[in-house]
Amino acid sequence: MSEHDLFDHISRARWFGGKGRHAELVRVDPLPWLTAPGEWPAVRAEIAEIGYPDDEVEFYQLLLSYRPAGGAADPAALGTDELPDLGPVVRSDATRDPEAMTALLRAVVEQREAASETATLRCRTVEDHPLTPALAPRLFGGEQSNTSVMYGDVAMVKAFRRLGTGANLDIEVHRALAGDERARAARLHGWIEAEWQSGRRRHSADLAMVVEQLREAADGWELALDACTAGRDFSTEAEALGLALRGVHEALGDHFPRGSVSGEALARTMGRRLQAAARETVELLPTADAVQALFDRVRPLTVPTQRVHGDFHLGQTLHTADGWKIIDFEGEPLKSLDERREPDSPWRDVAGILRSFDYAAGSAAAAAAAAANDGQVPPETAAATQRWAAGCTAAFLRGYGSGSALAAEEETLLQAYVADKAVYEVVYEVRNRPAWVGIPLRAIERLVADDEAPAARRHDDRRGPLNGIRP
Ligand SMILES: Nc1ncnc2c1ncn2[C@@H]1O[C@H](COP(=O)(O)OP(=O)(O)O)[C@@H](O)[C@H]1O
Ligand SMILES: O=P(O)(O)O[C@H]1O[C@H](CO)[C@@H](O[C@H]2O[C@H](CO)[C@@H](O)[C@H](O)[C@H]2O)[C@H](O)[C@H]1O
Repeated sequence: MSEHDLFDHISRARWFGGKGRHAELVRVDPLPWLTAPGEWPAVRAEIAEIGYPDDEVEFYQLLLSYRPAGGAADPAALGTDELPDLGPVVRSDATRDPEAMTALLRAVVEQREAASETATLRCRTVEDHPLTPALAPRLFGGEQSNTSVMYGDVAMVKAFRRLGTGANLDIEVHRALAGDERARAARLHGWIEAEWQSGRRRHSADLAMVVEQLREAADGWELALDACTAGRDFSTEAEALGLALRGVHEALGDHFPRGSVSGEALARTMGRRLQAAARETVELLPTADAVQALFDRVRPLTVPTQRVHGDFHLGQTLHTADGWKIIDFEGEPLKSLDERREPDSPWRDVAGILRSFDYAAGSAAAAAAAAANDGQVPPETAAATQRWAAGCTAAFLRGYGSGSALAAEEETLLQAYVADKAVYEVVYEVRNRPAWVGIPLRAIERLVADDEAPAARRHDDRRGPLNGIRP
């Protein structure tokens, strides 16, 4: 398989973060085998280093399986190769190769450790895990930033694609929250970590985690979208979700350092993100000054910070037999890994889910437009979906503990985070799903219009603000 073909495979993948930028494949470093010598398929991770013109580099994990060349045709095959230790082989995407994924789970269960001249690999489990190599693997097919494989109805392996150095955020959070009744997160069963030499530099990263497979898990986004499309009230679910996020925030606040950020610094950071986004997406230019005005309003505040989810939306929620569960604590895929680890305000997560209710409304309206003769959203549908999102917002905030109205500082901060999230979404959609970009763009227009309307908001200044914001 040529480097060109390999780069093509990487750059088309949903998990590739360099879309829209000029990128090149710098090198590929194979890690030690997860399988024993002589075992077929032979399975290992290989780390692709991707370089950008500004000297930035990113590392992506490829999980590959190899079989002797000349065997039966394999639908997951990516190409052929000649490897020093295996000879002529067919190379496949291991995540689409059940035998390879069984081998990976076996390596975890056996806590395999392996080393080559340039790399080491360690598989780890927690005590009392329920894993066995007999669990049948099944590739999880949804749109994802990483790649997940389900094992029976017991476990899920998530193979991280874009690797950061050091501990992976999702593993770090699942480990910290283990057994905390307030968070009720999925249990961590095991993980795979590696170190490797890339040129003259040494790197370390977590490659995969194995977590409890949540039973009867229904995707929060699909549930909400179905409800909105059918005109069904979702406020009971939204309120329960608010309560679930409150529990996760309380647990995260106690397990990770707390701090604070000045409103000045926050407004600057949001402003920089807006400028970068507007350089990439001209549609943001007409509203950029008004959005900046929303950010500027947080300048007088002091904002308490802590570890947060960082990319909280309905797709990060599962409704299970045991109520709402929150998953995927890796933060926004478009941010650098250092940025994602930074403490932030819990209001970022609240803003994320409010945007998500708006996305469900926008998506339901778009489906109605597609079905209409004139291709326009019927006015009554537009009004009904917006009312649905407003109902979800009020119920979520109630469940989160904000009462019936926000204090003025909360409202200011929340609006800034909502706008910041919508700006992020515009860039995300332009790069990944251009047909969706209208949803965040329309939301920005509405935010700006609401902000310019006099006395648009109602505040409750009788109580102290939640999450401790100080003017
Ligand atoms: N513990 C779990 N149990 C069952 N399904 C899960 C679990 N965690 C995630 N999923 C499913 O896998 C999907 C992707 O998981 P997620 O952690 O969001 O991955 P990614 O980082 O690739 O976005 C989720 O939308 C959900 O449907
Ligand atoms: O789940 P990821 O961490 O990969 O998050 C990224 O992709 C999301 C889309 O799958 C994107 O979410 C946006 O679209 C959702 C509907 O598909 C909507 O519910 C979210 O509110 C909206 O932000 C997310 O922003 C991105 O980081």
